[in-house]
Amino acid sequence: MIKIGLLGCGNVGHIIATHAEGIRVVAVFDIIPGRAEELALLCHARSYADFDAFMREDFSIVVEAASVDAVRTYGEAVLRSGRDIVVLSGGALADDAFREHLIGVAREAGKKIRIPSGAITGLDNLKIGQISPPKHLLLRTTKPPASLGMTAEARTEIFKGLAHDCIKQYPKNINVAVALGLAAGRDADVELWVDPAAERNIHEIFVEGDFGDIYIRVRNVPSPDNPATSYMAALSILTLLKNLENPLVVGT
Ligand SMILES: NC(=O)C1=CN([C@@H]2O[C@H](COP(=O)(O)OP(=O)(O)OC[C@H]3O[C@@H](n4cnc5c(N)ncnc54)[C@H](O)[C@@H]3O)[C@@H](O)[C@H]2O)C=CC1
Ligand SMILES: O=C([O-])CC(=O)C(=O)O
Repeated sequence: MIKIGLLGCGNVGHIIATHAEGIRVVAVFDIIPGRAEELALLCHARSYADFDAFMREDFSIVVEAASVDAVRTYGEAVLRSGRDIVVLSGGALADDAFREHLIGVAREAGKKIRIPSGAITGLDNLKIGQISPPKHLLLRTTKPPASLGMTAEARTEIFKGLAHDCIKQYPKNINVAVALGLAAGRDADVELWVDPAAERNIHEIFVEGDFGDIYIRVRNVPSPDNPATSYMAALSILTLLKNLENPLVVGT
């Protein structure tokens, strides 16, 4: 059974630790010690408020469900310790210098940085963009005001530009745009909308290339404990972990 260390004991951390199938969460770490303690009790793991002590535990993979800052702070140490890392806050990799450095560390260590599909679908075959770059790649995200931690009277565009700029302003809301760009091999254009009439986190993906064109619309149910995060993001990590040792690999 794969043993994992969980970095981040919030909304997604709870779903992973309490729904894990075929994996064992042996240690949990959070910058807020009470959160780690509470989750450790729920999943019979050991809790840590100190990262170095957490890393001395016996697990082979770290699952990050914390923040862009957490990836920047701990990503390298995880890989150098000889563990793979699953990165949900993939927005951290929008910074070219940091991403190339982290990939270099992973290569040296012979370890992997795994970015789950998170709150969107379609990343598998968007990787064809690495061979045949898309002419057009746009993510239009619409969220209810509560998901963005703001109020709004009417549907309003609050950001239009490139993913690597959007993630700086909305690090808790648009990690998906960075994952999209990493898959397709070019920075995605982003439109971020707040809409008081929206009840779901909606991601619309528009792609055009030599292959033809794609339109995907994902209408995600917000997580009950954190409306910024779609429930699908937690399911995506659980699925990635369930398939880690499966000899049958489906999707590009
Ligand atoms: N790629 C994707 O599709 C998606 C990515 N996300 C990202 O996943 C992450 C987790 O989401 P949720 O569980 O809903 O967030 P949350 O806010 O409910 O939980 C995050 C937990 O991580 C802890 N944390 C934050 N920074 C930390 C640090 N530097 N060191 C240690 N602990 C730290 C917090 O104290 C909190 O307990 C967020 O960064 C979110 O933006 C969320 C949804 C989709
Ligand atoms: O959960 C979502 O809908 C997307 C999200 O927050 C992110 O990508 O950071």
